[in-house]
Amino acid sequence: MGEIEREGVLSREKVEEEEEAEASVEIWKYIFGCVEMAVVKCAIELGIAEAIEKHGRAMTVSEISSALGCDPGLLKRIMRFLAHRKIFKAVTMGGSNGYTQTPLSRRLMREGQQSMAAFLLLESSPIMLAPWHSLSARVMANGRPSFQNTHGEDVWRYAAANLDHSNLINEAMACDAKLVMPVIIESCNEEFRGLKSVVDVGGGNGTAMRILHQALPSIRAINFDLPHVIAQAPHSDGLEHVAGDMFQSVPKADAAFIMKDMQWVLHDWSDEECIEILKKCREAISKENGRVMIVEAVIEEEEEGKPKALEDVGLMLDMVMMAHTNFGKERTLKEWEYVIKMAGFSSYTVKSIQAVQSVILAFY
Ligand SMILES: C[S@@+](CC[C@H](N)C(=O)[O-])C[C@H]1O[C@@H](n2cnc3c(N)ncnc32)[C@H](O)[C@@H]1O
Repeated sequence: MGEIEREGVLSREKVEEEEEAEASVEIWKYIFGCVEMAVVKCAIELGIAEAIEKHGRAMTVSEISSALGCDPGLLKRIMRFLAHRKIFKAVTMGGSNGYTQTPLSRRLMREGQQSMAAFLLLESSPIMLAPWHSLSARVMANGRPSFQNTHGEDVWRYAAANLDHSNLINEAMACDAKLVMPVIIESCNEEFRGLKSVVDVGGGNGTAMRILHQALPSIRAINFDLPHVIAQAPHSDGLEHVAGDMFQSVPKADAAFIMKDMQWVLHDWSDEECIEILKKCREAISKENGRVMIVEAVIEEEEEGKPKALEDVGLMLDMVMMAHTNFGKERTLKEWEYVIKMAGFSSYTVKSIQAVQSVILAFY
């Protein structure tokens, strides 16, 4: 063996050794993958973030445990774990340890503009966790959809018959709507200009349209969803709720703001179903300046200004769609182009925004 060849073998061996060492640590992340979700859920249910927020400054474990009625020994271990994950911040207070809020822990509060608590409670609910157990069976050729297989019907029919779960879905979706809508309104100023009416197709409890109407009151905002969702949707001045089925027809408007209005709606469905929904949206908008605004993830696409970590969220969402919907999926730009063209739209544009989703505008 020559000198160069020997050096090549040695460096390959070194790389392999490093990869082995890394794998022996990485594997634990997957073995105990559910621990983070479970402990964060525990923190939300206990109301730890609310207690610290109400206190207004750092709290010791014994202060938190007496405020919440917890066992101090167990709470101390929970707080140590959460601080290690940088969810709360550990600080020294005189002789003892205390904890303060962080931007992440504030997202665990049930109320507030940035709350993601309902989303986490939805995803960690026994109803949403159960289908994951049959993911491998789903992936087999002719495998049955996991959610339907587990609960006997698809997620929307299940929600119609279980209103507590339906409300949890609506609250979870509203968390994201509250974060994304202001970003969309700011980034898509031009796109909203001149619109008189916008319909949010599959708009849940109307959070997106309420925010749109508050920001742009000249736009008539219509929230459209299934009857059981509309029946529970809160009243808000200037917001119209309409009940129906998007596979039958969509209320007429200048734009089917499939933004948040289609936001995270199309990914629930197969290509054929998406084409059907988009055709109904196209029928609902005006021929002159009509557009459908689709707010969804575009996967496998490097988008300027979009943090890499959000791409990973898009891929996780794709797995969630596999577990929770019958034929839903996240789509690449090519896949989006296919459904948009097949639904008869003349052209489309894509705008990257600071969110998991991008804004796709499909023109009549
Ligand atoms: C993932 S949620 C998105 C909610 C909302 N767009 C948001 O992003 O906050 C999907 C919504 O589609 C609604 N939906 C499902 N099937 C529907 C149908 N056939 N017609 C109208 N809405 C439907 C569901 O009730 C649900 O509110």
